[in-house]
Amino acid sequence: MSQISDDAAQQVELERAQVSVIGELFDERLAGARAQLGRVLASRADSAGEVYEREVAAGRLAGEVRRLEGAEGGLVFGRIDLADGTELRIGRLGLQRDEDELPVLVDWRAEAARPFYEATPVHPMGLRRRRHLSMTGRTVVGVSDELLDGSAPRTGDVVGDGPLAAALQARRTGRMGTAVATLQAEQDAIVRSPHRGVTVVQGGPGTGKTVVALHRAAYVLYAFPRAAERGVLVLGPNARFLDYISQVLPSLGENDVVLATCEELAGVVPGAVDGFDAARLKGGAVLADALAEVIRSQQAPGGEFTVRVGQEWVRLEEWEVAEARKAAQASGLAHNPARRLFRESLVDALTDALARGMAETLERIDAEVAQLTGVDLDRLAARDLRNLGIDDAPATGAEEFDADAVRAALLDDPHVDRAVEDHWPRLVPGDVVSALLSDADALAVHLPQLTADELALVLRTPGAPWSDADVPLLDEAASLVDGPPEQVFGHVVVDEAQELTAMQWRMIVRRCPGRSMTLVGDFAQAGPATAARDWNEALAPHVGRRFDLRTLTVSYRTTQEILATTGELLSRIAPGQPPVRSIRHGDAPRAVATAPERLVPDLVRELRAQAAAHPGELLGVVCADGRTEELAAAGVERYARLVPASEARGLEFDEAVVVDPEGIVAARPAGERDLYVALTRATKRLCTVTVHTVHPAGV
Ligand SMILES: Nc1ncnc2c1ncn2[C@@H]1O[C@H](COP(=O)(O)OP(=O)(O)OP(=O)(O)O)[C@@H](O)[C@H]1O
Repeated sequence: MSQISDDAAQQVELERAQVSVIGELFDERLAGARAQLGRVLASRADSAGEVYEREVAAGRLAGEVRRLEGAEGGLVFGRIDLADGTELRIGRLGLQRDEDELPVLVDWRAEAARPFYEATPVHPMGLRRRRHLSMTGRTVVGVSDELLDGSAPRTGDVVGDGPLAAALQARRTGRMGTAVATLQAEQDAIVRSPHRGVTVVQGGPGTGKTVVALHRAAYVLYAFPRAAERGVLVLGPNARFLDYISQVLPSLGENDVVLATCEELAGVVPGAVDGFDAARLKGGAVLADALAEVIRSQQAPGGEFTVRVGQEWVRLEEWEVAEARKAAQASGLAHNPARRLFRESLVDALTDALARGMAETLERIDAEVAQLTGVDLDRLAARDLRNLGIDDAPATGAEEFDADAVRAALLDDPHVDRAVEDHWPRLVPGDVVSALLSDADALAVHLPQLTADELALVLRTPGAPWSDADVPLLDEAASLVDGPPEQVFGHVVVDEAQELTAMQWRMIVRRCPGRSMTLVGDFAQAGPATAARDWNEALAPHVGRRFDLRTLTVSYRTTQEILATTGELLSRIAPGQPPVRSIRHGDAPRAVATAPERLVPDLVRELRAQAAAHPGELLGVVCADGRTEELAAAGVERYARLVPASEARGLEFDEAVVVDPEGIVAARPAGERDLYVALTRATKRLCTVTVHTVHPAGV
């Protein structure tokens, strides 16, 4: 016993010495990067070009400083010993003194680190031993080894509980932490997958989908430089969720990932929330077709084109306008940029018409002069020019017409622009959406698939604030009117991806031209706006079946006891979906019954008791959306995070108290799925508070 602890203490000392060497090198690098940044910022820049160059260099160095600072906590967390005696230490970034030497620290994303995550006794991948280091700040406080090659423990091996158990037992803080030291083999295989296209990760609650998605983002930045250059976007369902995951990537040294909701991506702040049915209808892809039709109906729908040029009116025939429309539409450009082509084609046609008109006028004048004077002006002019030695002189007035100058003048002519506006108006995305949603006739024409009741649901009061379900429509209209979004990404990670409507998928895919995406979610947890039933249905319009589907099977959050109580519910909301297995055990879920008028005091008493019994733990209260105000007013937030069921996806607490499960089910369509989400948020304990009206005896 004492031999083992002596061994452990000795190994801790040994690791401390090594880690302090790594720490010194890290400090050198960080100090070097800071000093270089300081020098660049203080350097002189005289010309605009030099200022620009200085800014670029400073931006790059500031990014490097942030990257190093981010990786400082928990810099080293593991070590692998190969069968040939080579030892490698694994950490949040790579450090090497000399190119010819082995790295002092191997970046967890490097290929050399793969066995740290994926080696098993069956496939040891050349390892004899895997070691996890427990750290307090920069000090090693414990080591724990796994022997992988079947050899017996030797002096110096400290075989014990793995770090996963410790990570899972740790109290929740309300912010997700990194799992870089404890990624499990099935998770790591997805994080490190060489597949650059679309990877879909499904799995029940707590199986680490978010963990995988975020570590995948960090891996993409490391391993796929071309995607990294264009940036990585992580999309989440709401601000509360983004806040929950916000620390993970910075703690992996990655600060340049954009975290956003769909609303933030579109740059629209909605001022209203649609009813569930309206939101579901507005999420349908038919809306995209309807918007495209509304815009097309504004593109030279017919009629001739007349414009005043100087003192004259010039007219183009209907077919000439139709040709210009065809050319503009065939360009594939969005409406406003295509308007330029339309105008240019019309200006070409106008220039031709003017040239023809001028030639006709000159011919008429010549003929009139010849008739009056008997002199043929053309022949006279030609003879004069021959006398001057110029033989191939222009013979007619039309050839003196300066088409380029006329064309340029017409392109600048406000009369022409005004006339073009009547045929191909400049559009504003919001007006296009209004033109469809605020006009009952337009809705009926462009959405013939919808019933009268459905049309009434999506009809919008003119001037009303935009709703959350309008956001993807505004984004769609913007892309049809002005062209693709300016900011696109090399890789897009979508968490809780089951929540997306067809219109939201369109806005996301639009921002990822390379179709390199990691999509994670669970259709058993889908909310009321989701119309797709599975990944094929959701993704077919964008990538067909070209996606790599992975399934996670082990829950690291929800205890076996809690999962057992949700089995029946799961079989109702997702028939055929196998329940996940949990590696955690905890207390059996408790149920508290109360009457409506007793709910608040009983809940507060329960929370107070739990807070006292488990100090420092994170309590979460999940309730139907309509109840949050009442519970907040009762002071529930003194003891717990208060979360409406619609925003609970992805979150986690040590203990979850689910208030009025029946109320949650009744509050929204697909309410049973909201309840399933609520019941699977706890890492340790679950308490349900049921509310029953007690009828007087005999009633
Ligand atoms: N390899 C791991 N090491 C340590 N903790 C882990 C690991 N994998 C998952 N966890 C923890 O398990 C919990 C659940 O993980 P996560 O939130 O990623 O699951 P999820 O599948 O996204 O859940 P949900 O379906 O509810 O959104 C988190 O606390 C996470 O930190």
